[in-house]
Amino acid sequence: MKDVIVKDVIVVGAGLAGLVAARELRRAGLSVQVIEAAPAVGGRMVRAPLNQEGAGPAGARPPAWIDLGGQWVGATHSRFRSLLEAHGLRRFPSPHDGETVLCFGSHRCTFSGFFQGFPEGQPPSVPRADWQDAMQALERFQELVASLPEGHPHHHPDADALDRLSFQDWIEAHTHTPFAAWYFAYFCRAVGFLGPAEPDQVSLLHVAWGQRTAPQGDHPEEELIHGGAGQLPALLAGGLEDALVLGEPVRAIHQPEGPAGPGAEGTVTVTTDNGCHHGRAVIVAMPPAMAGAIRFSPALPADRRALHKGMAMGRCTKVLVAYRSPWWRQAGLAGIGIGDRPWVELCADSSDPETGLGVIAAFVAGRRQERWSALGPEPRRAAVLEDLAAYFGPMALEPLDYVEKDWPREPFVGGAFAGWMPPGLWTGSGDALLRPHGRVFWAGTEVAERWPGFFEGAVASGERAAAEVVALLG
Ligand SMILES: Cc1cc2nc3c(=O)[nH]c(=O)nc-3n(C[C@H](O)[C@H](O)[C@H](O)COP(=O)(O)OP(=O)(O)OC[C@H]3O[C@@H](n4cnc5c(N)ncnc54)[C@H](O)[C@@H]3O)c2cc1C
Ligand SMILES: [Mg+2]
Repeated sequence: MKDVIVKDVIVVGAGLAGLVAARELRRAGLSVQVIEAAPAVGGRMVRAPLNQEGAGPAGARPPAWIDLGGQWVGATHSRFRSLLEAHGLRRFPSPHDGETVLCFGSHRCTFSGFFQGFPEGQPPSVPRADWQDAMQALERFQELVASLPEGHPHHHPDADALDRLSFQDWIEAHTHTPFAAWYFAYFCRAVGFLGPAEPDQVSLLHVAWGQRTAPQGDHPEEELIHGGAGQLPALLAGGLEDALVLGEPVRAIHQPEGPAGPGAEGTVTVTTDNGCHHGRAVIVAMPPAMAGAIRFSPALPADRRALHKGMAMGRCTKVLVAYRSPWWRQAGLAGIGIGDRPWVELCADSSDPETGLGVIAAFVAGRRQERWSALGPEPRRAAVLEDLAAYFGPMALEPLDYVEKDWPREPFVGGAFAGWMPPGLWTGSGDALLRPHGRVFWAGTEVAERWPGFFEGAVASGERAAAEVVALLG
């Protein structure tokens, strides 16, 4: 057992939110101990080098990195952009010159536009009635989105009614064609912070609020980062040294009973398999689903427990497929594929121009992911490459490297991209997202009021929790 050292604040979880919280606390002059379960910092931000064997003469190319977790930066993600700039990380525009491919049933077309809920540019050449059906429903959806607040939505006058329904209920009531129904289901499975979730599993209130507070219209996928977003956590952790413990899952958090107001006595004990850490306050910076594995005493209130049990993590595997070059551009394609393919409903060109390589990021999500992850490695690879070939052509079948990151199997993250609310959870437990439990405060992208599920939300949540602790400890 370790000696008893009392820090001002214990931060549990060294993902983006926890690392930002630690930085803010240290800036405020408080001592910090960060405890991370995994062997490395970063959580959902992690990069890996591509295998470039066969890409040309060894040493002729710079190392090329791919992000196994989050990668895109949004036009309005100002906190996250400042963080990148402060650490000297350079951005570049997400490549999208050329036509998007849409596959729907046996129909394949290319078009100079894009849609992820909200269409931009030219529409695809699907039957006019199908597109009109989707666009009419989209108008109703946009009205619903506009009626919601940007902050947490559960006190809105319509919250109860909207939270009782699933997104599938809404889709069935507002669309008439299979294309329009898929248009919204794809949106639910593919878009940012929504989980991804299957439409019959997620609350209508959650989906609509998601678009209110993390709007696709703000272009959250506008830019990428040279060398990968996954570089940032190690840079943020620089200087923590002894104040960072890796590979130690926190099992329990115990605090004295009674009020936690300024001047109140007592330390909080945070227990791992290797011993105890003591602090005057604690920030738990992880998805609610992961906080559910920690034992709290005194016990958490029922609404917070329900959040830990009920806020599911998205079922999504990210697959990175690398090629010697972005060959699809020669065919006038943007490297963006959307469609009701068996496995990959969305994939996008993620090539860093400084490497010369072509990289497609593909996502297998929802029930597709459950079926696909049960296959062996070879059938999984073949299935994804076949879908990429359907979008872009047979050259997709011969990659230089193929990498999967099965986030639902990660024991301390539990899924990708983020947590989502089934019907009833917002209105039953929404207040518990941000309400401190005595001296325990909550961070992590899931609790953010703006850009939840994104890097930006994680940064904001870390800053917020740190400010709450500074106010408590003065
Ligand atoms: C595949 C994928 C793609 C994404 N794409 C994008 C994107 O393009 N743009 C974007 O903005 N966002 C994207 N995101 C979301 C973004 O990565 C997250 O919002 C953000 O990284 C979350 O940071 P966090 O600190 O809130 O949580 P996490 O990164 O999950 O950090 C929580 C940390 O807590 C640790 N932990 C868990 N349990 C314990 C315990 N008991 N004790 C100690 N430590 C524990 C975990 O190991 C982890 O390190 C993506 C995410 C994924 C997975
Ligand atoms: Mg964190």
